[in-house]
Amino acid sequence: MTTILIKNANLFYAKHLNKSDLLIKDGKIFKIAEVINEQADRVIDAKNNLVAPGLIDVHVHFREPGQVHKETIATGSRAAAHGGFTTVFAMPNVTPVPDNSDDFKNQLELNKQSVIKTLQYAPVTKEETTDELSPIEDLAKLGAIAFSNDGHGINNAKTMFDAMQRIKAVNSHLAAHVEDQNLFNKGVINAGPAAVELGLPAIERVSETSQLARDLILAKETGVHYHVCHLSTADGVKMIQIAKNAGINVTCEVTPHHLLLSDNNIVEDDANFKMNPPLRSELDRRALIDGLLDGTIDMIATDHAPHAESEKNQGFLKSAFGITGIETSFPLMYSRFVKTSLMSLEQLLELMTIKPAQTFGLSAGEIKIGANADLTIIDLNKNYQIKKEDFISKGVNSPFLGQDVYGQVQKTFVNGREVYSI
Ligand SMILES: NC(=O)N[C@@H](CC(=O)O)C(=O)O
Ligand SMILES: [Zn+2]
Ligand SMILES: [Zn+2]
Repeated sequence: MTTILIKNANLFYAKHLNKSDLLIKDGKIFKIAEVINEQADRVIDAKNNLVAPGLIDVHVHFREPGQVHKETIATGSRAAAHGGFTTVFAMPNVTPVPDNSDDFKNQLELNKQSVIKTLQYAPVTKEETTDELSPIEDLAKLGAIAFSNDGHGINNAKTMFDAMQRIKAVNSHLAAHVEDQNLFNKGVINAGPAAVELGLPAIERVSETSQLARDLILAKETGVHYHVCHLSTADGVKMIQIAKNAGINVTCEVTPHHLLLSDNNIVEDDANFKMNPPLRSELDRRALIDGLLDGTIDMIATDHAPHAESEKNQGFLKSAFGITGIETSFPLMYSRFVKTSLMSLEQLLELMTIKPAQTFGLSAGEIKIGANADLTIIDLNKNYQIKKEDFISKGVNSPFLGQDVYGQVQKTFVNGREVYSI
């Protein structure tokens, strides 16, 4: 029996912060009390730092197999632990796309290299780009956490309608990268003043909103749990609010970058600001913040999309879409939302633990007796600068480089096993 005693925690427990000690036995939370004086194999003084449930990110790209020069399951998961995360959902836009039982089983085998809990999305359609549905029933049985063609919209309404019915029948979830390929029009930046100024092909908001409107109607008809990836538009927020009020089974996520940046921040041709969906207008950004605060938006997800530096230093036209994000999500959200009193720390933690767990039916996201000891210790007072050299991820391209933040992860545990320590 291994026991770990964590003393002097500012513990997020039962949705409240309390000064507590915490005893872990055999990888599970065994006891929570104001003072615990039992013998333990290891005693950790949390020094009044935050002890939170391990954070959950339902949207990451780990690039293995196929593009391991960008990231591997090992580097991505270690980066996640550095960010305070203990559970992530990996997108299936790898090579090969795990769109059949053999490749999916192989993906699950590879995911065992993860130092945290890496759960796997299965693609909705073959190759993520065709209109032939994946063997949804087989992939669900093998353990797909949900289905997504992330990176690609599903353009054909009939394909989406059929997919929703089959995903509903196996009681799974459909996470949609909402993008009408025709309206996307090979753009690289939001349609707005920055696009005009830099003379770049633009992505219209309607590429997101028109497909979202269609999908909400299809979700209503099929009853499937429809989850919207990386919501980026004000109209999107409004539609989701209406859909929720109408009883449609819809949830959605927003990224830290869409909450904190708009195309106003793009002052030069710097692909650290290039991702899909693109940074939208200030008006969109404000609507996303309102949607997050009023509960229309259910959770924070990073869309951690690492690329090699050589794939990101070629300007907006030629660089890849996507930015690194899993190591900066908590400190950015804490610094810009909690320290500025836009929301409470409890609210932020809920958005990064309890809400994603509930939405996807995970038994995780809470520190309670008998739960797996997935947790992270964070020094909220530690002030530092976001620097390339501090990333564990192979992806170091971030629009937040040089920014000053609070909140440094000290240690992360998965099933009571230390997976990150400063
Ligand atoms: N977000 C991005 O800009 N890129 C993602 C794909 C995606 O999330 O749509 C990627 O895989 O690189
Ligand atoms: Zn996407
Ligand atoms: Zn993505």
